Amino acid sequence: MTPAARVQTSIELLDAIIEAARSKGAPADRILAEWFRNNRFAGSKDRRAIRELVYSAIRACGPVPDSGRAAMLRFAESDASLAPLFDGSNYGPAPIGAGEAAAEGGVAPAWLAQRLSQSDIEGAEAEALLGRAPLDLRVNTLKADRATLALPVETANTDAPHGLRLEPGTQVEQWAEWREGAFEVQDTGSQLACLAVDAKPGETVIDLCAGGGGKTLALAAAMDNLGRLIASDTDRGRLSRLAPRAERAGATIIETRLLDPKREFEALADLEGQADAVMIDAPCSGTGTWRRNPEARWRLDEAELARLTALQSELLDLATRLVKPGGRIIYVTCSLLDEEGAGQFEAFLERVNTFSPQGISLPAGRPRGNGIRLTPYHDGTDGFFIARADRSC
Ligand SMILES: C[S@@+](CC[C@H](N)C(=O)[O-])C[C@H]1O[C@@H](n2cnc3c(N)ncnc32)[C@H](O)[C@@H]1O
Repeated sequence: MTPAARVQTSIELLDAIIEAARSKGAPADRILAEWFRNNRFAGSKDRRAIRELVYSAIRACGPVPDSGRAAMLRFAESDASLAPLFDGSNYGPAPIGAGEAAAEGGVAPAWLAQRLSQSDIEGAEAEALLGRAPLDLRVNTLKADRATLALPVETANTDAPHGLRLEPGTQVEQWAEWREGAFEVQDTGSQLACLAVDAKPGETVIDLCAGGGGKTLALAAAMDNLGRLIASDTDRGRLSRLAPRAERAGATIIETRLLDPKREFEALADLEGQADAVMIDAPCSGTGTWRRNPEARWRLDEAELARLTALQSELLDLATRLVKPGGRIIYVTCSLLDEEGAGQFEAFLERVNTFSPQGISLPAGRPRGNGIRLTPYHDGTDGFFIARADRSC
């Protein structure tokens, strides 16, 4: 493909991504993957260039742009090599019209940028939300050891005790070590959230919102495959991805429970008052993961945020029924909005008098309310709020 054709293709893909964001359709990654699958003439260099153009244009626009072309024009304002490619050539974009408007820039739609700012995420902290994420691995201590694991490329240790950092885009899933389960791909922030659970061999631990089990696997390793580890979620598709991952990782203590939304307790009733620890990796707006999903900024609205905060509050209340006296709740959200993090946790502590906040000691992060906040700018991780409360009686 010519460079101009790549730009035009990216514009068309951006149109599809914008439409999907408006209608809560497929995420950008899936739209790109499908296009690449159906257009085999695009070689690996084309694919890489198109991906780069699309994501750069998404990052360049704060609010949802009117069109893919307007988004690309916004990106062109910061990359001088782009404007000459609007040359009207075959398969290329039409020339830029006099006074043609580019989309609006910024970190997020105005209402959301304001909420972030109220949570002290502004300036460099806000801009770093749209940076490029590194590729972090967690060495699986059920099968390997960070000090001795030899990988095909250079790695650096991260703040997490079993963490390694690689160049983004490294194709780790082609390595024998990955197939053998010696490591998992996992952001350092996620690894530190699991560390905060302090899961020990022999305990009963519930990973209430386990999804595909990224954190469950880390908990199984921390427990050295001893004890009970219950992974629950309302999403059958996500939860079903856990079994093959557990098999590869050699994690043998995981039981999965599919929950019914609004009737979550029913599938967990036998665990009432039994758990040493309940981790709530809560469904959230994901403002801390925009480095990976920058178009998520365009999908969120105030109604969805209100739905999420209500659900987080219900999940915290559900967890209180599962924890035994002396046990603990670890509340985790990959959002940096206080209403989902420090504020949500404070409201919980106010309405539940049998739990009290406990300090968490982590090798990164800063205190925020009754918990710890990790940010891309300060910690080089995805953004997280992590807090712990222990049941007194
Ligand atoms: C942040 S994600 C979890 C990611 C996962 N822990 C991991 O490390 O890969 C939040 C999860 O909450 C789940 N969820 C949403 N509503 C829920 C509910 N009512 N009860 C339990 N889980 C729920 C979602 O399906 C999603 O998988």
